[in-house]
Amino acid sequence: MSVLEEILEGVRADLAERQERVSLAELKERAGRAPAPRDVYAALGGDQVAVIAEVKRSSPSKGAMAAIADPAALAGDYESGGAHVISVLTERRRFGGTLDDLAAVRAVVDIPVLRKDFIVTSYQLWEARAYGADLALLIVAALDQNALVSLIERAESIGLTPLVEVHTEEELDRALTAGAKIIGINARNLKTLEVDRDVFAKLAPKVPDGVIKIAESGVRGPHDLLAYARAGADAVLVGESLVTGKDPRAAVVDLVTAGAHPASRPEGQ
Ligand SMILES: O=C(O)c1ccccc1NCC(=O)[C@H](O)[C@H](O)COP(=O)(O)O
Repeated sequence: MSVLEEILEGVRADLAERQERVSLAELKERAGRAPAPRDVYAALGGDQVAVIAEVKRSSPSKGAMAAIADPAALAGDYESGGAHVISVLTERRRFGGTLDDLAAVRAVVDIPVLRKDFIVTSYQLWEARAYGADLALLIVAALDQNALVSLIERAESIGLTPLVEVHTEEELDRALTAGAKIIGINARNLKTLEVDRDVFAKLAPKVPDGVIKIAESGVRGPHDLLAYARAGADAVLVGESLVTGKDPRAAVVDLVTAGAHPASRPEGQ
């Protein structure tokens, strides 16, 4: 079984337990009371390379990384450092996240918030909106094409912006065919956990103009952001290097400063 399949097995078990406790009707009712979704395209669509800063306690590749007793405080530091979007890992077993982390973060920041999880049913999209998310991650490798299309449509219909994640050219084709308008190209192979930063440069030229390109994983500091920027990234998604560093706010400032520099853009853009 691949790492992704193992994660999905746990996700489905936890999901079944939540579905026992909270009905879809209750979730929809809570989503109806949630604050209106924030403008993700405005946050990611500027001239700069946007920074998506992640709240990430642990991971299958690194194990425990940071205790993060107060995710809202960390997100506040990210925002004051200039982050454009906050990503909150809500998967429990391997990443130590919760939906309460998502709600706590959304309550204190004024920028869009991503629910980063392994979404396989529309119930999880309703959860995302009910707990305040503005975006939801959809991982192509975790979904068949019918599910991908219907989850993109459902996300959009309830006010969530889908961020569709790919790692291979075939997955990118599937994402574009399904109508994705924001593509995350993950350097991490979720089946093997290997990180290959060159994947972004290989796939980015195949993404049509007008589709936002996010480089995910493996950003150790400004030099990696600049490399992704030269390969055409509109944004980078950064977890480990922020949560394990001494000063997450200062680390975000450094990334945002690098991303604002015109020399960081590829020629002609
Ligand atoms: O981080 C992992 O080990 C991982 C393993 C399996 C599935 C997903 C995983 N991570 C999710 C992410 O994509 C990252 O949290 C995100 O891109 C930030 O990456 P990094 O800056 O390298 O922490």
